[in-house]
Amino acid sequence: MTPRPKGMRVKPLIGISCCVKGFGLFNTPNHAASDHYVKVVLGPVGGIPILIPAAGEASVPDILPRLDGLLLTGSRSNVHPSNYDGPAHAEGTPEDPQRDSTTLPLIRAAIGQGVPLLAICRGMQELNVALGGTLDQRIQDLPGRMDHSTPSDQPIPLVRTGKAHTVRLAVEGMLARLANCGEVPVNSLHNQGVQRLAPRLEPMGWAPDGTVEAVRVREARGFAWGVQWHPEYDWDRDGFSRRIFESFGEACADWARLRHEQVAAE
Ligand SMILES: N[C@@H](CCC(=O)NCCCC(=O)O)C(=O)O
Repeated sequence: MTPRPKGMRVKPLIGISCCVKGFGLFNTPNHAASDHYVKVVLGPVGGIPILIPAAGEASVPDILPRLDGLLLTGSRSNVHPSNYDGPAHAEGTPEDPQRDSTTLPLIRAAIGQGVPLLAICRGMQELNVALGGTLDQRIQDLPGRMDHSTPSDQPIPLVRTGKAHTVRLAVEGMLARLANCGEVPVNSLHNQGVQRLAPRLEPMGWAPDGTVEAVRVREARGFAWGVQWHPEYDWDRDGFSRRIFESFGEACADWARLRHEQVAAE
């Protein structure tokens, strides 16, 4: 492979985690990720999107070395409590064990190898569980806590882009630097949230009720952040959302360059 000239940006290949969802007349299981994630990779991340099927742990060693970044998506489904020794979910709570069996080992491997990752909503919950944390299953039922769930009285586009509460950002943290202030308004579409934070995670932001809203992996070899809200819904009009994806994209492009240089040297 010919080495690229120094300073040239290599377009990173970004893996997007899929859910397993039933489609069509026969509810056939399909591997799916929302178009918002594809668009955000093509847009502010500046990468090439590629969907990662929920094909289980055995697929991880084949897939990860080919990626320059990992985008862990949000989903209506929830991490199965057996992954964090939690109580069974309330009846009717959506689950996706095939996704869990892919994303949890994928996250651990990505962090181990230094592949940049950005984890959104369910993705951030997976990041916490993958590293040994636990989840609250219905924050809205806990005393003194807010309702973080999707408002049912508003049209969908509005709940996705509307701001539901503020997040206080860690002083002089990386998110505060991106926001250029200490507090940002965010959307909110989740029931679950961090209960016990994984030992390697450092909080970077909190909702007014103390819910951890943003994290980074301590001493990570590369970019490894999670946010509990959804910047993918408003990056085209919200500078802070866009800068989160641009920062992730820069880290992925650096990783891609490194990978290409290594291959060229072999
Ligand atoms: N199911 C989990 C995670 C929440 C999440 O990722 N929501 C994405 C919703 C996407 C949308 O409806 O637009 C929880 O409830 O905490």
